[in-house]
Amino acid sequence: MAGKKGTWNMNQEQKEELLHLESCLSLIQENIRLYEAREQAGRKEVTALFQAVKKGEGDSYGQLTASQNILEHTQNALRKNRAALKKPYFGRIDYDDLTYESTERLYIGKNGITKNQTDVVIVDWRAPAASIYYENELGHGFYYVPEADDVEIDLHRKRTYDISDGKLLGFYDDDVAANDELLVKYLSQNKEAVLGDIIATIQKEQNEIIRDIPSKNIIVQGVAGSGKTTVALHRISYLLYNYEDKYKPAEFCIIGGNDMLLNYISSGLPELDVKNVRQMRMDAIFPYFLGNHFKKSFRIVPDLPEAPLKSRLSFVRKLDAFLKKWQEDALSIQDITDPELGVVLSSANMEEARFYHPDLSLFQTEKLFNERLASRIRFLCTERTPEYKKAKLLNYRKYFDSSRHKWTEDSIYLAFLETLSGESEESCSLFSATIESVRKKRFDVYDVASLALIKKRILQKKEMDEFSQIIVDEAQDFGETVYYVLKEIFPPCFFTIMGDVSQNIRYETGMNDWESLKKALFKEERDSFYLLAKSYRNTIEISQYAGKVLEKASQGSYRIQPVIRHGLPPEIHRADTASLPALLLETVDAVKAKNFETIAVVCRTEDEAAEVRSILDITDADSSAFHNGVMVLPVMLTKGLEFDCVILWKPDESRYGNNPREAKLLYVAITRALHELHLMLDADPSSLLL
Ligand SMILES: Nc1ncnc2c1ncn2[C@@H]1O[C@H](COP(=O)(O)OP(=O)(O)OP(=O)(O)O)[C@@H](O)[C@H]1O
Repeated sequence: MAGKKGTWNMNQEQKEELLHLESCLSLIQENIRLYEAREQAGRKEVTALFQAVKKGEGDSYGQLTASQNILEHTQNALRKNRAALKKPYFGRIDYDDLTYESTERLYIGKNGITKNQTDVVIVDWRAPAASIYYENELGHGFYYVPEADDVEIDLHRKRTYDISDGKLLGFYDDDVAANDELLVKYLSQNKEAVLGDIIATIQKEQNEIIRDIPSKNIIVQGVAGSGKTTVALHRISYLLYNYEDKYKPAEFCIIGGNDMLLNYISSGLPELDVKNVRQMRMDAIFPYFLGNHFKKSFRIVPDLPEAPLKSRLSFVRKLDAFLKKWQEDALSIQDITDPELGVVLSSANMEEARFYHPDLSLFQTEKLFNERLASRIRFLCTERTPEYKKAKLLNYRKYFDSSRHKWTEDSIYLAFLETLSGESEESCSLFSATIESVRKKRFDVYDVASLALIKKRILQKKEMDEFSQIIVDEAQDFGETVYYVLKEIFPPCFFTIMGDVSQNIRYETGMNDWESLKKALFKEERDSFYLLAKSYRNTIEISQYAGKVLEKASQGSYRIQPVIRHGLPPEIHRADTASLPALLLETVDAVKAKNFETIAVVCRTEDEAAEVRSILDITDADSSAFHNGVMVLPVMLTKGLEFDCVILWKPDESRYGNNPREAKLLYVAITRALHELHLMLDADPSSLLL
């Protein structure tokens, strides 16, 4: 029998495993030689064909495209084999396939490896059968195959390997994939080392989200460090691998709150074999939908004072009702009667068109009505002369034509805001800042979302169907309005929404619970809500420190369950105000000496961050790129990021008061730290920390 959890198997099996690893490595080396030779030949061929195309020879363009495709394929295979050389696989499953009546032993790796280009020797982690490794327990079970029937199996063994630099360090048989020992080993490494290895330790509850079907909406509430971003990236990789015929990478769009987060996320994608996925900030996706004419003349501003009201469902629903009424008034559905031809288009005909196309904008509906009108006129003029028919068609050509009003999104929005203001004296003053700002073409994210809805309902001429999957990270930082609008403006799209209400840094506008989103927007039977409670990022000591703050941030509604990994307790460095900069320099030097790859000094505001940058003589203030070394950031910009070591600058009562709003900010700051947390103080720490 193979060794129990955590024991190193010093027996025949070990020898067999060593031999197997050797044979895999030599196959990979052979593959690399083969693909290198092919790549060289392919490059020569492409260069020659390129010259031929320039000279305009024969069918060289078609040949060039075909050769470029083959070259790309070869380069891909070469990259995968090279990557597999250090760690060809991380898991193995032995099972009887009861559906196809066979016995299988599959080695699972980050990259699928084949022999003679056809025989699978190592199975890609995204392949359907690999889900057995992550999800099934020993014994009878099933695994899911996209768009096919489940396969019935009897699982005998699940084995996890610890392989580094092509050397087998150990293997463990366990019912649970990637037992805690291996997980903790990975988590104890520095940030960079961890990224590439996660597929070996993906947990069951994470795997369920990664492999859930694409034709549904998913909301994930996960505590800080529970792997939401990680799961989102793996899900994209999984869906593109398994639904290759259905989705192209450019149909995926990742939405985040700021460029730093998007930059951080996108840096992880190539590692997972994903290229060309789109990314946009939340406040950029609506202007993108609104189009170029809009982008030229507007400015996005931070949330205006009325943002809390505008972020709520009640506001966007009122806007939608207003727009429906606007449509109805503009269309005025009544029989259209011609003095000579009689009824040319009946109200019933128009009602029917509206019934079957409820999502068309006013302009699209008018186009449809005009087309129906024209075809009815052609029919009614069958017996008439061509000139008569032509004259009638011309007469009714633009019967429905609201474009003559020259409405714009902002003019309609102003009309709506003014209607709201008319509702009561109170609401007039409630929206005055927004009205003033909109007149100057300055919009916050909720205004641009509203404008996008207006375009969708009234002014849109062509559907926008370029996205099929939208993935929102740090989703709690935005209110329901943006989700309502996103769903309406990209109707064929499915959403994966990742967030943590305890980290809502925009307390008044963002999401402090998921109820309305779950109940009102993503309420289809197949939509799912997942919870991730385990945190993989922080040491126990840091998690417990964060836990105290969390209690105050969200009454402990979603508690953290840390993976057992110990580190140093958070350390307080205290000095008087004049001496604190010197103490900071000393602390930074001390943590740098520990060879941490990423260190962040986290400040309450951007102004303080600028101050600290000058203390540390750091000049890359406006760079939105996440990088190794020391970064100084205001807490708002640290959302979604993580660092080996975090140094908190002055987390005292004046900066983080004892209220849920500031508790959430402090919770975010603390939970950015993987291994060490330091606090620099010239006063007593915030009571949130006591
Ligand atoms: N199954 C896993 N095995 C190993 N490491 C993991 C696993 N899941 C997550 N991690 C690691 O835990 C850390 C946190 O993951 P991630 O940033 O995805 O969490 P998050 O939920 O998005 O966090 P936050 O909400 O705080 O931004 C990362 O270093 C990630 O690599």
